Amino acid sequence: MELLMLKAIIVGASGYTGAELANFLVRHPHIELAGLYVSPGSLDKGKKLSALYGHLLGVVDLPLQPLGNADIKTVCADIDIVILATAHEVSHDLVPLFLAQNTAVFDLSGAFRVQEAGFYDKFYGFTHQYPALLEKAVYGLAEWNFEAVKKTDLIAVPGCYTTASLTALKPLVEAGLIKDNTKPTINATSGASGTGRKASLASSFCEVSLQPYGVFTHRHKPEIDQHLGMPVVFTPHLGSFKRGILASINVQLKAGVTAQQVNQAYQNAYADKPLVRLMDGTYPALKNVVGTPFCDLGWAVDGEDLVAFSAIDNLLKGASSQAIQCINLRFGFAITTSLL
Ligand SMILES: NC(=O)C1=CN([C@@H]2O[C@H](COP(=O)(O)OP(=O)(O)OC[C@H]3O[C@@H](n4cnc5c(N)ncnc54)[C@H](OP(=O)(O)O)[C@@H]3O)[C@@H](O)[C@H]2O)C=CC1
Ligand SMILES: CC(=O)N[C@@H](CCC(=O)OP(=O)(O)O)C(=O)O
Repeated sequence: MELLMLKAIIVGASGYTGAELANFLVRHPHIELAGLYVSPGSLDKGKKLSALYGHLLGVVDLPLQPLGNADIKTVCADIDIVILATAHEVSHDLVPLFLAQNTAVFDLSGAFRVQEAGFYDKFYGFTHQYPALLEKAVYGLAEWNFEAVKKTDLIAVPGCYTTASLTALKPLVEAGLIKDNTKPTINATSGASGTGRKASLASSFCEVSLQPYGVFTHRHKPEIDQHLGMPVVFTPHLGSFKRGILASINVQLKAGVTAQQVNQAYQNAYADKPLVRLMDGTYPALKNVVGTPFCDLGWAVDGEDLVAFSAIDNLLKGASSQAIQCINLRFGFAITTSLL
């Protein structure tokens, strides 16, 4: 039987999430990786991706091509899928151009994730110019929004902290187990790859330590609130390791809720979801998820107190492998295709 082959391109392919996407797509049995793009002025244009990422030598040797806005029609000539692994402002401008070429767009940035008046002005520093597209965009939290993902051409792939947090909290909200008028408290630590590939003082080897940042102001707090349907307290931390996010989350349960009900809520949500692993009497560790597309969840209950732990690879389940899950859903492939 002839396989259905779709053609995909990656914009922002030289970045950390872009390179991971390329590595997944070359293994995908139904998708041809048809092009890798960077900015018109990129210092890496013309180089092979494998010249930047040695582990991709002989795996992805395609060149990084400069993408100007004027090139988009030509670039999209026979392309089905565009993945944007670009900064928020860049994605904001590119999404409408690619959608106009009838491609399905999977955007890893935050540019189309949150529908709330004034949100982009306050948290991203720009005024959103495409409210109609923002309204049409589907939030690609793959284990939850799978039906909507199947029906749209604009998927806003969730943020990394948000994926870790929502995956742990949504089953509890869904089952109505969280005490009224309380806020789950999320403390999450990310590896330095969360800041992207570009050099910056804050993420340089001698500067990175273990420190909170964005206290009460991080843009993922309103993203979590909106997609959870209740407010949280969220404190991100930057850690001195390369990859992974561990979120430790405190929740107050309604009076009388039992540990068994909590276990059941997690089972109901994820028993048939192969990329969320429920830990049995033990707790997640970054070493078990880094380099994998899994989210590992563990939890413990003590009276009305619940502590939940969620671990992901920020570049994979927190970005590129979740984008591949969304592509698989959108085009009817098995959810783990090219991921496991
Ligand atoms: N890192 C992470 O853990 C996560 C990242 N994300 C989001 O994913 C997106 C990508 O992140 P990440 O991979 O870390 O970023 P990087 O900074 O590592 O990569 C950004 C890429 O975009 C390219 N680029 C910049 N400007 C343009 C342009 N105008 N046109 C085309 N390409 C351009 C860069 O190449 P060049 O500058 O050479 O052109 C580079 O390839 C961001 O929106 C980020 O917020 C989401 C979840 C997790
Ligand atoms: C460690 C670190 O700096 N992490 C980034 C989040 C990663 C990211 O870029 O994700 P989004 O696209 O979801 O914003 C930050 O705190 O802004």
